[in-house]
Parts: sequence; C-alpha cells; structure tokens
Amino acid sequence: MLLEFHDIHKTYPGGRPVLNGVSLSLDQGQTLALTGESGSGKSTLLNLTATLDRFDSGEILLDGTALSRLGDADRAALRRTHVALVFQQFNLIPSLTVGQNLSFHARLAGRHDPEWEAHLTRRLGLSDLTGRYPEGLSGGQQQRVAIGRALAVRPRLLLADEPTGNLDETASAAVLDLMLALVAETGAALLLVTHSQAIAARLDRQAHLTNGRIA
Ligand SMILES: Nc1ncnc2c1ncn2[C@@H]1O[C@H](COP(=O)(O)OP(=O)(O)OP(=O)(O)O)[C@@H](O)[C@H]1O
Repeated sequence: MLLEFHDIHKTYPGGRPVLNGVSLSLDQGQTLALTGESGSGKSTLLNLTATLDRFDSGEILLDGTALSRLGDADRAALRRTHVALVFQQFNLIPSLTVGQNLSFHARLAGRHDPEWEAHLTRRLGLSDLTGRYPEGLSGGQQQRVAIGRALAVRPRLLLADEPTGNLDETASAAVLDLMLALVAETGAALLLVTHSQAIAARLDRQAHLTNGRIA
C-alpha cells in the first residue's frame, strides 16, 4: 500500500472532533475520490496526508513511513519528494513565468529534469505560454500549470483539493482529462476531493466522509 490511514482522529483547538476514526488505504497508481458534505473534514484529511498539520491519534503510513514519528525536517523532506498538491485556487507564484512556476517545486526537491518538464509542458498544452505570467492566463491554463508543477516532481502521491472547483464546465473537463491521463502516465496515486459525483465516478474508487469517518 502506498497510503494507509489507521483510525485517524483530529480535533482543532476549541472545536468538535472533525475526524473520528478514519481508516482508508490507497494502492500505488490508484485514484480515489473523496466526497463528503461541506465541513466533513475532507481538506483536513488532505492536509494531514501532506504533513501540513498533525493528527491527534491513529497513524498515517505513507510509502511505509509512519508520519506521527517524523520530526519537522523529515516531514518537510517527505512532503517535497513524495507528495504534490493541487488546490482549487491554483496558487501559482505571480512573479514567476509559467515555465519557472512549472519547474519550481522540482528544483526545490532537487529533481529538476528539463526533458520531463518539456514533456509535461507539451502534454498540458502550455508550450506557447512558458514566457507568460500567471496573471494573464485563464483559470484552466493556470490549473494546467499547477498540475505540471505538481507532476514535475514525479510524486508518488498527488493530492488534489477541488482542482476544478474554480473552472467552468469545459475547462473543468479538459483539466480533469489531462490530470487523469498524466497521473496514469506517471504511475502516481491520486487522492482527489470533490463535490461532484460526475468527477468522482471517473476515478477508480470513491470514499465518502461523514460524521468523521469513511461511510
Ligand atoms: N485550521 C482550522 N482551525 C479550526 N477549525 C478548522 C480549521 N480548519 C478546518 N476547521 C474546521 O474543521 C471542519 C472541517 O473542515 P474541512 O475544511 O476539513 O472540511 P471540508 O470537508 O474540506 O469542507 P469544504 O467541502 O467546505 O471545503 C470545519 O468545521 C472547519 O470549520
């Protein structure tokens, strides 16, 4: 298994329990859609997986590594090399060009590979945009850059939080098609949060979060 959640509990300070015994696993190369009502804890689960936050109890195993046992430096290293994130709000760096944005995380992770990045640029239809800045791009174009930036690292796991939530139907379909094709090409696993049943149905498996657990 690439990713295992064992009985994960998480309560934010002063709040009610958000995750109350989540158990779930994801195989290498598998795609899983995570659905659930607003506020059910989907983003929380993604953030815990990305080592951006800590859980209270239980264990997350990522590629065999128990996340609870890692110190901050090891968490940061794992985050850089194993996990990539795509958000609803593209989160590109405005002062960098498309090409620079696309290679940014790979450079940080010591995995800058011009040939692979050129391939991603072509596959994502970004070849004519590499010198442009994010400001002038459409939402669909920006999200394609963000997908390229994520996959340039060659992550084992891609985490996507409502990746098409800010796009119209046409752009959304194009971005989802490209993301699924490139994920399959790279052999990465995908954990994707969505409100859309139509999107969830395109992935290998679906899991529904309700009352702090997987239903
Ligand atoms: N940093 C935080 N501090 C305190 N409470 C938080 C924090 N982040 C999230 N919450 C609360 O935890 C609960 C779950 O939030 P989360 O964002 O994980 O849900 P979600 O399922 O992703 O929701 P949505 O579909 O609306 O994005 C919510 O009640 C939210 O208000």
